[in-house]
Amino acid sequence: MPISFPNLANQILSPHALSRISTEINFNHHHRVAIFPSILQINLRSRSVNNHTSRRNCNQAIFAAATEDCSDTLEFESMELEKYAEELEVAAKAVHMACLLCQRVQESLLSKSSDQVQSKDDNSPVTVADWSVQATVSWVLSQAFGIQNVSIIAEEDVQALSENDAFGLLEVVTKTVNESLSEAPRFGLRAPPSPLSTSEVLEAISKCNSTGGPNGRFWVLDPVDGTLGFVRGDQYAIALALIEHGEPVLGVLGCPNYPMKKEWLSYHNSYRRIISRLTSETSESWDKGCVIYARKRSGRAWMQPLLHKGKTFVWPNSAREIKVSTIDNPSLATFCEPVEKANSSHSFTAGLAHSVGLRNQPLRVYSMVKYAAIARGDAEIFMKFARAGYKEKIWDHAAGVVIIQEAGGVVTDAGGHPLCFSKGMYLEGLDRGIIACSGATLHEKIIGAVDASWNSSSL
Ligand SMILES: Nc1ncnc2c1ncn2[C@@H]1O[C@H](COP(=O)(O)OS(=O)(=O)O)[C@@H](OP(=O)(O)O)[C@H]1O
Ligand SMILES: [Mg+2]
Ligand SMILES: [Mg+2]
Ligand SMILES: [Mg+2]
Repeated sequence: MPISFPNLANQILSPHALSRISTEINFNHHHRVAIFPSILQINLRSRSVNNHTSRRNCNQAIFAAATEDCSDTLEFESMELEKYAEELEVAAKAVHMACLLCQRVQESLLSKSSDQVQSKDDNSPVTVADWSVQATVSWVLSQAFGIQNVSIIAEEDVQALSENDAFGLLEVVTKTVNESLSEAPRFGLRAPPSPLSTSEVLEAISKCNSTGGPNGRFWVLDPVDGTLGFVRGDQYAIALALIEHGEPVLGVLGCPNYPMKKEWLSYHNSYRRIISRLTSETSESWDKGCVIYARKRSGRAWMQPLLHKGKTFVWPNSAREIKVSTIDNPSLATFCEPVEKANSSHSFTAGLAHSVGLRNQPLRVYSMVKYAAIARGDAEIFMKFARAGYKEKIWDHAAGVVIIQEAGGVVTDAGGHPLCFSKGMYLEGLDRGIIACSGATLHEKIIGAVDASWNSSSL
């Protein structure tokens, strides 16, 4: 005979608590009862408890058990809230330090023609900033969590830096790393007791030699994403994510040149001109730079403006929540894509845009700043269709994916499947390209349009 239990029904019970309560409870007088989670009723299975006193005892016992369960649940939920809290704080601080480092290097790079830009085997650029950020973030993570507990997969290696004729470059990197680490106390982090030597810097860079995979926990770092944008004085990002059991659980994106006025995002390749025009013609200040971060399953994403000179960082005081755009009408939506045609087919996305009814000009921006733009609500769609044979790397996407999802957006491959971060350094099995949207309506339309136009494309 089921007895309704209004007291419990008034409790805020999570599915977790309900499923735990629904497991049978044994009472010391051996009467077995069960609470059915969907209807919150107590089913007294033994006829012998039908007398009033026993039933009352039984109810009290169940109530006590359920109350205990509720407080367990609250504890569980607050544990979930606490989960990765320390990792997120250290990661956001490390990325923030890296942003300031990159701003200094970019300034010096642009002010004098220097040899700080090198070419890698695939002809892509790498700079003092790429190596210095990798060393700095690696050192900060190892310092915070213990070198033996930290596993990192990152883009750069030490090969070019270790060659005999690269000693001058290594010295510049070491100086840049030490300058950045000396700022650690501003962020409430520990600085090294004495400046790192060149070999300690090489060690910190080459410590990032994890191969990723489905097991355990590892960090994923792109020290400078959009290096081309960086050397051109344009947009770039520092991207750090933590992956556990193959799933990104937190993401941090440093965007040192992200303009607080979103209209200025589209002035790609002409920041220097804007800055000089602003400073000479208007009183408007060039307000830029932020760190964006999110923790998986928190349903929230946050943005902090970059720290001003001389200020101390207070976590997480200055952060404000960000959300994706609410626009779901394609004719009002803006899509972003890579600047370089070589990195994504502009003609294919132009065809897609036309067939879906997108009217705005594409926003071509270097780096994962495209993910940041969707998460902040400054654009609605990001598409990337690399040439056949190119394999996307996990560090180019992990942080951005967590951030967009927690800000309310959707990210999948062009087949509508989630990106797979558990197969090593590449996004294995990626179907054609990457589609990130502010919401499901736009996402479904784009996915449908890809299918319709894929076979007639030359990709
Ligand atoms: N051929 C090819 N196709 C596709 N993608 C490539 C290709 N080559 C490189 N990469 C990766 O693209 C990263 C930069 O992507 P972006 O979206 O910023 O492209 S763009 O610079 O705006 O054109 C860039 O990241 P960084 O090296 O960190 O800058 C690369 O990992
Ligand atoms: Mg990259
Ligand atoms: Mg990079
Ligand atoms: Mg690179």
